[in-house]
Amino acid sequence: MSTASEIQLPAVTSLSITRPDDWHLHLRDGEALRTTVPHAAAQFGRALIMPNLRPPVTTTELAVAYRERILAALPESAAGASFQPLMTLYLTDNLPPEEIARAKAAGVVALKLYPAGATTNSDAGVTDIRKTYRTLEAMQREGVLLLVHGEVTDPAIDLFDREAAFIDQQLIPLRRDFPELKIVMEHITTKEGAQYVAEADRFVGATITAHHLLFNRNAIFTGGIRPHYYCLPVLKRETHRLALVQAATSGPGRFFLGTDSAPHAAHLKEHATGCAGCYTAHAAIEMYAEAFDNAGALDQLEAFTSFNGPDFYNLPRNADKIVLRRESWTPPASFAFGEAELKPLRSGESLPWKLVD
Ligand SMILES: NC(=O)N[C@@H](CC(=O)O)C(=O)O
Ligand SMILES: [Zn+2]
Ligand SMILES: [Zn+2]
Repeated sequence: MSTASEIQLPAVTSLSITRPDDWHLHLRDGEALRTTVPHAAAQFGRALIMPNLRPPVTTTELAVAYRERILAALPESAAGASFQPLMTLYLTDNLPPEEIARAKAAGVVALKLYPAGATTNSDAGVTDIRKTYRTLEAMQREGVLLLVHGEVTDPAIDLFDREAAFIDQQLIPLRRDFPELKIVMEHITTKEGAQYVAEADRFVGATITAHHLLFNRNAIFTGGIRPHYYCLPVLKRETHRLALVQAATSGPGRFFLGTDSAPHAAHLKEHATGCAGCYTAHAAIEMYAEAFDNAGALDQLEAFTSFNGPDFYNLPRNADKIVLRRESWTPPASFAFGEAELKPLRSGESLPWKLVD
């Protein structure tokens, strides 16, 4: 007689889930949109578009114009017709509080806090959070979310400790001053981040990327330095990856999908001072499925990819579905990126899950 644990269940070969959304996406601008927008629209119902352009998207007018350029780059497919970019503004030391009501009326759902110098195109970011307090007050009042790149910029703090230090030094005091401001800790990478969000109240959520669920920091150094695995916050050690997998697969709650797909021209990543950012939009949902499958948690995929995000943002869940099949395929070596080349994560590698058109 066999016990339940000895019975070999047949592996799931196909999955139908509510169409997911991407709550943290970099599309860039200009010619790049011809590649990045169709990739996102093929997978997601909505995507929250990051504002770190050069110059950054700091006004409602700039956000509305950017949304128009994104919509103009949509393919003429069914997915293209229904894809919805949700816009964000880039918080600066002097973004006026009066801008918040205007932004909300135009459909802007959140502001992004980049500590100045923390990451790609963050020079115009916030130098001292206290300088933004009147604007944060307006956001709390209007129900506009604050998204944070949660790393301190103090060069004396070890790169691998900057997320935990941000929680202690910035986030805890900020939450005390604005207890009803909804905050998303973007792209959490540590067990401290996961634990903080799990223990917080309903005003705090977090996005987790596919690459932080699949890889630890060894990936950056396997067989030589691998610039396409370099992003910020940087990949951490295995104990942290396991904590993120645990958080993502925990079912209904406040952890949700945010790819942080962040394209850069290949020659600027394969460089002495290579840019931070991994491009995953070409195979995002497939990589999340792989991570959940590896954890034996495919049954929790839909909550993370398609329910927790809209629930946190107070938006309706998508009405249509997507189908994923267990079928190996290989992403191309590169995509066009204006005049340059874009090398996606896992290019030339075999992936076990495929989105069915
Ligand atoms: N994640 C990254 O490594 N890079 C992002 C910026 C960001 O999200 O911090 C980018 O815009 O390239
Ligand atoms: Zn960031
Ligand atoms: Zn990002």
